Amino acid sequence: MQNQILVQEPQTKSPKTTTSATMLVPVCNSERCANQPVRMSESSADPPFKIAYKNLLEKVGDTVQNSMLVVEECELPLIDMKQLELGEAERKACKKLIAQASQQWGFFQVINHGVPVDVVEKMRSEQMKLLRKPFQEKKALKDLNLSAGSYRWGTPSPTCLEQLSWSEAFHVQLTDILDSLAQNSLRWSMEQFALAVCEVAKELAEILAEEMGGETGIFKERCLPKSCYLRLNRYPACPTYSHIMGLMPHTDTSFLTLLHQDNVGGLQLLKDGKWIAVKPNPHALIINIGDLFQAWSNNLYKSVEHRVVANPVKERFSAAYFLCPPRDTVIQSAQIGGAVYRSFSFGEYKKQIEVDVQSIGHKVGLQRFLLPTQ
Ligand SMILES: O=C(O)CCC(=O)C(=O)O
Ligand SMILES: [Fe+2]
Repeated sequence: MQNQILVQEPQTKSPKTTTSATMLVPVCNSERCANQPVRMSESSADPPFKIAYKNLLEKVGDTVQNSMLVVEECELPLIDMKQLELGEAERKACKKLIAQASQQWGFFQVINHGVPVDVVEKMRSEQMKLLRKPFQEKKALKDLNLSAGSYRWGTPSPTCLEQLSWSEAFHVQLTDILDSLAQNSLRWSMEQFALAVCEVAKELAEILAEEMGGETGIFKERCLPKSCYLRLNRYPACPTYSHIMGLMPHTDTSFLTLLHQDNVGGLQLLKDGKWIAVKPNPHALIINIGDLFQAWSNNLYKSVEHRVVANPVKERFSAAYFLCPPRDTVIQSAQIGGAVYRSFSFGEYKKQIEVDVQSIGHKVGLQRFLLPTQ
């Protein structure tokens, strides 16, 4: 098969751009006093969602979108990675299951993945400490030495309820922590988590490449932790409005995403046109196919839309690891049956998303790279 990741795109020096999702907070709030700057509690951890979304929330009231009404709960296909260490027959069967789930669901969960429990727990406790800091401190990235734009909250310009995101995150480029000499327990635990999860990610990506008959070895070689991202999500409880999105529907800009969530629940994915709620399993890692794998596999593996629904009483935490190549890596679709997408570099893909988010308010994604049909 002729699919490959080419790497000879010329280096163009572009200014370091960031897609900060930080919103301008309106300075007046009619519930208080018109034209007065809003004074948020200095110590509140929650971003000012109510203020930022005020107009939209007032306009739609507490209407419920149909898509939020009945959502069935399911268990994702479960893969026991121990099978990969047993005999040839077990290994083969396990690889088949991984490929099947990636084609039919775009999602699966793995147990016995080899990421030590204490590494997960330490990272989670540091994540909770970080994200429960006062909003103003998080916004100022105080003492964190992370790139501008790493702290994100909400949706920049939502036009409908479905586009609201009642959540905040540190979206960390791993070069930021792996290159840093400054060490503290937050960085140390993020690093340990990222390095352990990266191994699982690369192993799964290689299996998927092998199962589609593609070139193998490239993920191990090219998707090093430094080109990957770690996103620490916090979803504050949302008691005031029912049926609010914690994270708006999206697909991931990665080859693969590995997610560890707590046991609150709220993650949903689109399957056969219906939203399905994922039953949480804190011992498992959730894996989903990202846009780059969908393009590289020429639509064999599915980058599926997913979202998170806010919980009215409980806050929720999750950590997502995005397996990504360096920006100059060119993704060329497998040729079988004719390539569906034109070749593009990862940098070009990210840039297009930034442009779309700024100009039309949301990511368009792979559709922008479709080749004309004959
Ligand atoms: O928190 C979750 O369950 C999903 C997070 C997610 O989809 C993301 O960070 O891209
Ligand atoms: Fe996602």
